[in-house]
Amino acid sequence: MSELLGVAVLGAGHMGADHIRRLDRGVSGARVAAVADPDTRRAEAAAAGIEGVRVHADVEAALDAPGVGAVLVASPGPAHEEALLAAFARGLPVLCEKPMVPDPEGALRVVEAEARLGRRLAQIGFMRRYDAEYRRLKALLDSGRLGRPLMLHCTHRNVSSPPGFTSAMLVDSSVSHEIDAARWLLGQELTAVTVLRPRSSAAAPQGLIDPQFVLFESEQGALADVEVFVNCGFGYQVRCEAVGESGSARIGEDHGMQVTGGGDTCREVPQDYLVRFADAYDRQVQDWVDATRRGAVTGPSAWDGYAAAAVAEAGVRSLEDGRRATVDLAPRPGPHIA
Ligand SMILES: NC(=O)C1=CN([C@@H]2O[C@H](COP(=O)(O)OP(=O)(O)OC[C@H]3O[C@@H](n4cnc5c(N)ncnc54)[C@H](O)[C@@H]3O)[C@@H](O)[C@H]2O)C=CC1
Ligand SMILES: O=C1[C@@H](O)[C@H](O)[C@@H](O)[C@H](O)[C@H]1O
Repeated sequence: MSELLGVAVLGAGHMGADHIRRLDRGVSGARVAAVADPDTRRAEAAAAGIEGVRVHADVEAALDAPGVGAVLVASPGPAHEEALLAAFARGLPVLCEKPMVPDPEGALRVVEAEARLGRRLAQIGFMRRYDAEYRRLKALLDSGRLGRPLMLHCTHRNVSSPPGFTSAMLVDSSVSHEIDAARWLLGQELTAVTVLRPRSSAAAPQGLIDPQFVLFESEQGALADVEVFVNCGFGYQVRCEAVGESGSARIGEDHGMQVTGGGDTCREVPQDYLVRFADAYDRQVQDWVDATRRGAVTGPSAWDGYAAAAVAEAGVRSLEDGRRATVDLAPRPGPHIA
């Protein structure tokens, strides 16, 4: 396998630029063949110095650029459905950032389009599945050492939210990671959601309901709670404690260097996801490149993307009135390819 996988990257913002750098210098076996962003200056800045890359304002032009064999979608969530369907139409494997498609109807259209092809093409960017600590927790739960899982206690804090971030996005963008992690760790679907609103922080932009407290119920009766606080101001903190019938395990405490001096010991706190999950993004993209080059598709599937959207939609309903909302999950299209 000597030929590099030519990747078209759609969206050259925070994540897109980071993935472009990763594909160019962080992983092996791939090269950036094209970049599309309506803001072509952003695309050009992200692609600067990379040999042979073409920059486009238009997604279709990037997908049709010479040498493109796969697609990495890093545009905003509402643009993902069109991008995924355009990639499917060309038979191109895709790594699509979360949320796969924020609304469940659109997400289901993607699942159905892939099912019609009869083979997987999409991997969804739920990178926590590639994080070393999450993987250890998953292995521990699967080993049965903690007994049957009863509860997950999760924390998800960002220093500040980007412009335009809405109250619904705390659930369907930020908490989409916990939705996927809970489904994956428990090996169960989530069936109901309740979202409570503590008083909003004075640091939250006007009108943003931040923090929120989210409670998920699973099909076998486990509960997962999530504190999501996207303008906490003090650091990027992602924690998860699993409590089983015979033990508990906690991850997410020890990130950042411990510094001792002047009679004090303190620990640095990462300020964003690009630092906290750097290794997970690298592993996710390397796995995707490796699988694509051998003609396989692995990792979180379009069904996982759809299920996360369906759970988040129930959460957004509950956010309106604080009442428990049940998850409407469509039957999985068969044959099961996802
Ligand atoms: N896995 C993770 O931890 C993270 C994932 N994300 C996800 O990555 C995606 C992008 O987020 P950010 O980079 O933070 O946003 P951003 O706003 O920094 O960048 C988005 C870029 O996409 C461009 N764009 C808009 N419409 C487009 C279209 N139709 N086709 C191509 N490009 C288009 C914009 O001009 C902008 O340059 C989102 O889905 C977001 O949820 C974001 C942060 C972390
Ligand atoms: O995916 C991400 C962002 O889109 C989201 O806005 C943040 O809250 C998350 O921490 C980050 O991982």
